[in-house]
Amino acid sequence: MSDTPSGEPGSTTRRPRLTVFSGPSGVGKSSVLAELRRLNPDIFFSVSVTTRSPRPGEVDGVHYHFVDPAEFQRMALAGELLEHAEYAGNQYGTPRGPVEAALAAGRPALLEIELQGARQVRRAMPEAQLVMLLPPSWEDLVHRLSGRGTEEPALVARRLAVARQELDARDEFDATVVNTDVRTAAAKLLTLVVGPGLSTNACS
Ligand SMILES: Nc1nc2c(ncn2[C@@H]2O[C@H](COP(=O)(O)OP(=O)(O)O)[C@@H](O)[C@H]2O)c(=O)[nH]1
Ligand SMILES: Nc1ncnc2c1ncn2[C@@H]1O[C@H](COP(=O)(O)OP(=O)(O)O)[C@@H](O)[C@H]1O
Repeated sequence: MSDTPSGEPGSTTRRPRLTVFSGPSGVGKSSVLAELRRLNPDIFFSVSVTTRSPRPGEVDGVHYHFVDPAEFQRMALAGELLEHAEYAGNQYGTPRGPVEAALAAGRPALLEIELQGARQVRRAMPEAQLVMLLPPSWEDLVHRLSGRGTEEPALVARRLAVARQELDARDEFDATVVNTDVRTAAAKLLTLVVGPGLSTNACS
């Protein structure tokens, strides 16, 4: 049996790869993805819908599609979301159509989503690869999240509580990348997104 990333025995054509990129709030996902975008503009980056309020500098349709809870619920019920989850009091979801169109057009696609969503994608699309971004240490994570200054202290605490659960689930992921340095982490992620098939925890 040939070793095919698509998981289809005997298949010779490589299907474009869907990568789920997760990690605790403040670990540096946005920073690493900005660098990845610079390294490879061909990758399709999904833009999620969320009921969270925009942060200063966030642009509707670029960082997120910002919607109200009624519109979010409509999209979920209509089957327009590939996955969706609640995180720290807000709803987040991946619009299905653009991801399917990118994969059909042969582009590797990347979803930056949290753990519950990652699990939903794994169930719906077992061929997807799951990558988790890790902090060098717990102290680094606390420092980065607090230092970003985008959340009130109570919300930082809430995100750190969720972060513990997310880090505890790292073994569910196909690979982990430690974000000590943004450029190094982005280069490792690039090989996972566009490179050959991987084995378990290849980039720890
Ligand atoms: N399930 C799911 N999670 C998402 C989606 N979009 C973003 N997230 C996750 O929601 C969490 C909160 O995102 P955000 O409010 O932007 O905060 P940040 O990650 O701290 O910058 C992060 O873990 C994101 O990865 C989505 O479409 N679906
Ligand atoms: N490798 C790194 N070293 C030091 N600080 C970092 C690193 N990566 C990201 N940061 C900083 O940590 C904070 C959180 O990063 P961000 O990309 O917003 O995380 P996330 O998207 O995972 O919530 C930001 O202030 C960012 O500048």
